[in-house]
Amino acid sequence: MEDGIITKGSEHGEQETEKTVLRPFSVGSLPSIYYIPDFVSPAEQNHLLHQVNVAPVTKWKMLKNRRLQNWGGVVHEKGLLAQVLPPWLITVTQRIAKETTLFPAPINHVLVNEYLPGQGIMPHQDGPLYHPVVAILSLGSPALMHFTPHARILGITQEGIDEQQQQHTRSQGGKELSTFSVALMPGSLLVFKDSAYEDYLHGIDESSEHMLDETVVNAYACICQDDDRHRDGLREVQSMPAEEQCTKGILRRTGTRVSLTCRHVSKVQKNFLRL
Ligand SMILES: O=C(O)CCC(=O)C(=O)O
Ligand SMILES: [Fe+2]
Repeated sequence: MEDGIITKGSEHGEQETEKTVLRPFSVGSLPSIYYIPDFVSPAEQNHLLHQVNVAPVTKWKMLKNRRLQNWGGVVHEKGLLAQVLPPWLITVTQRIAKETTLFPAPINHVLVNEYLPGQGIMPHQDGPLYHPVVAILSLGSPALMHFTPHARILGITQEGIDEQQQQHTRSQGGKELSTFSVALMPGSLLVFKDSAYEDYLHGIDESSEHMLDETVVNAYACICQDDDRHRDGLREVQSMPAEEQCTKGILRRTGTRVSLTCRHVSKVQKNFLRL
């Protein structure tokens, strides 16, 4: 995506910009989910990975199935206890906000998630404090993100979820809700809002191989050595190690994936003592 093509204008103007600038990157059947391949170059990826890796060890929070760095401050129910982002995150988040036009104000919160092959993140919905737009920059190694309709939307109880999720498509009030997946290749930016944000859970399976089945809305983005249809669009991603390319419809995760989850929190709590 080219730099400098977007100007911020009225709300109407922004909607127009979303339509014209982001439309080519729209994936799947929901209106507001965009996949932008090669948003950052391999050199930029290396730069960002370097910045993540030189952060103090204490910056990492160890979780059961991944580790995490939190930048921008603590998200508290009364608002963000804000901390200024470091320069390397200001640069990349300003570019994301400018080129997507979807954020109402500067991105002020970034989570860095690191996944080893076989690690993932449970299906979840992002917290209520965030403005409901998220941009996820993927670095290093690919993964497949699943979107599943929220139980609330399906009108079912927790007990019913297992049975419900075995089927791909549900109809609720005339609205078709399907599970779908997005392949997140290194260097790509995934942006979603509206229904994808509010009506769906998103997550990454704890698996080192992901099936690229018919639910994947951007299978063209993956390098499939055995699939002629995919070859042309994929030449540019040759910087990926060969063993991470997909074969026979399977996306293999052999390296560490790092993602930057970029969001805006409107409610900022500047005076910590007042909490
Ligand atoms: O790592 C990712 O791609 C997703 C992270 C995520 O969903 C989150 O931090 O809320
Ligand atoms: Fe999330």
